[in-house]
Amino acid sequence: MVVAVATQPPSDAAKKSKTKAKARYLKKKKDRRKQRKAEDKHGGASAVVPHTPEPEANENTSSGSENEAESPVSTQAALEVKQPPHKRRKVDSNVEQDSEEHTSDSDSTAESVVAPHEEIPPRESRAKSPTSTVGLPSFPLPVAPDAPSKATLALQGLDKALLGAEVVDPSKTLSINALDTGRNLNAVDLPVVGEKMKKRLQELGITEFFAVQTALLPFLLPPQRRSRALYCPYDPPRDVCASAPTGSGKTLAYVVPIVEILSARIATRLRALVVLPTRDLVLQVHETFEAIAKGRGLKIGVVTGQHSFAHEQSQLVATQKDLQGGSSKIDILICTPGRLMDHINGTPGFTLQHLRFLVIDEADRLLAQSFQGWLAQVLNALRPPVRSVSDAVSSLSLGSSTLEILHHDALAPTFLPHIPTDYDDPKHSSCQKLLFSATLTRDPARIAALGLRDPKYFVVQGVADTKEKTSAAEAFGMEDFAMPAGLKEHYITTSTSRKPLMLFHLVHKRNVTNALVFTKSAESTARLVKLFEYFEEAYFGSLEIQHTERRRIIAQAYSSDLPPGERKNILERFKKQETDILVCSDLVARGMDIPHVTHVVSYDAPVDIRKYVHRAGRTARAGRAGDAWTLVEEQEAKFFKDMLRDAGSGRLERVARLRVRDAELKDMEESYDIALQKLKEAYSRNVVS
Ligand SMILES: Nc1ncnc2c1ncn2[C@@H]1O[C@H](COP(=O)(O)OP(=O)(O)OP(=O)(O)O)[C@@H](O)[C@H]1O
Repeated sequence: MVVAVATQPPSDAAKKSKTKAKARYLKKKKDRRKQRKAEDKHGGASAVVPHTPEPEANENTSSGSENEAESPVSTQAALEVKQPPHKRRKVDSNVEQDSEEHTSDSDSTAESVVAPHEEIPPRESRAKSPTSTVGLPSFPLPVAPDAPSKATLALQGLDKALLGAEVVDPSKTLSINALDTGRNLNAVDLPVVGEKMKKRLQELGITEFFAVQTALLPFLLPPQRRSRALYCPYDPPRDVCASAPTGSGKTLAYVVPIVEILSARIATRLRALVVLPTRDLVLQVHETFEAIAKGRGLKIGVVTGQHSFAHEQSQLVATQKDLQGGSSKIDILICTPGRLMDHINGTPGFTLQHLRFLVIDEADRLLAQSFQGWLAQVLNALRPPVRSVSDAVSSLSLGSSTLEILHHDALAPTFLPHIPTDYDDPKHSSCQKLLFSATLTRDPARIAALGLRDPKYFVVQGVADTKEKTSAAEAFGMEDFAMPAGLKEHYITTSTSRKPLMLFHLVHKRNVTNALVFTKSAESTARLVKLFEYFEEAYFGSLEIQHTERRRIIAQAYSSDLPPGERKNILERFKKQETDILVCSDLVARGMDIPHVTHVVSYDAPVDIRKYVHRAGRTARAGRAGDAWTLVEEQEAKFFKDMLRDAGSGRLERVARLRVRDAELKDMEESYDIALQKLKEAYSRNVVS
């Protein structure tokens, strides 16, 4: 654009003014020459040089070659007056500075000597065309703004409700009798948990509520009786998302309210559905429900695919007819998503229309995997089939099959045919969705897929857990996952070939027993257990060890490769502490609650931070202490450290590196070599599957 202005042919007026200026200039030049000649004639080199007026000197800047031919004095004069920045500033700013406008006359004269055909000078020294918009300020140079902080970026696009999350201090506990303190209760209001529930909790050894429970129970169990109703089509409850560390008591935070509210029911309908990612977790949560609901008359069922489909159907529904209102034999169903789909699609009389609670535990895991599009199907089953108004009216007047819909008394209010009235208040499903995880997703798209109703977020995270200058809510937005307070984290860097030896070192020299050892696959669990057995055999056969007090360690494999019955037995043995170590795949990385586990070893380093958090969280549960160890192969070390660093909260600094000296491994090396040799032979004979 600047170039275009400089090369524009001057207007007629400009041309005239240029010609006049040039004539003046040439005349003066001629005069000077004459004067010099006259001086030379009189031998007067020392004669006084007349003062060159500024505009003329300026003109000289554009005809340098002529100046060079002139006397040194005039060259000096030209140099003195060149001052392009100073002159340019005058021209550039003459719009802003009125007083300087008057100087533009001579300036424009100076500019006029720049012929259009001349070479374009550099931008700074370039003269402007008289027609150019000399008064316009120059464009500001682009300046890169400061990069937003990681916290600010993390909050971009997040659900508004998430930004307004209620942050709960993880160290907060309340006596089960103190939960109502601070509430303004009327005479008709209900306490958070009734006397029956308190009694039951005390029988189970629970005397105080953990942080997540102190926040969720008052929210899910409001004092007003109508807010605890089984159906609330005109005033449906808000949905809840809770993020709290592993082992912080999330299960009781939903089991207690569900049992409290459903205990008021008269007829059995399916009113609570709990979805979990694995069969083992379904059985564990079932045990908790049975324990808490004891004596309340609620019927609790599970479907996991462990039994035949027909058997499960007979447990679920009373009549296998396609009844509009369903025919449930249970009040609460705990299930895996796959089997739930089978029953939604294949069990007549099975319906979700009466649901008061839909719990999605380990929500980030369940939402990350489609499981036959289970979520869309469940959400669909909560809504009544779309029927036009005319259909509803005609169903009133017509007999036969359509009337059957109206006569069936088990329809949930939202599913009853809509009869238009003058005052039409839309009815909503009474189902309250409750989402739980230690690593709850912040992905807005995943959350949106749930169609949450005015969701309330609870985040159990201490400010101490978070990075400097970052609030707990921001940390939550940054997927800065909180860890249990009693957890100590360590890692060991090792070569691949010595990794099993490091594990044996931890077991025998650092008392890492009552441990869960995680490998990357079901197949590697079996191989590691076999190697462990061969090592124990060789090590305890050696002379040195026979005189010590050390005992042989028993390890067992636990993975999805095993049949369900065998898995159950292995878990029982471990829970009874008949085995010392359970070598497992990530099947039990989430949710499994085995109180006596004091150590977790990631034999194969976890590939993402969520996996790390859930594996480590199998220990240090319910306020206890525990140690998490990670064996990191040398080539994985950078990735592992980067993963921890990116996780925030100074996670990397909290994971201590343990250096094991060669001397500490010496007495095990021979047995290790023997074990490796035996394993090789066993594989070549196909002994290990
Ligand atoms: N108020 C309480 N008092 C004593 N023990 C409790 C209390 N609440 C929960 N527990 C115990 O704490 C342990 C961990 O609870 P839970 O399994 O619910 O944790 P979680 O938060 O679901 O963990 P994860 O994220 O790993 O699934 C369980 O053994 C449970 O019985």
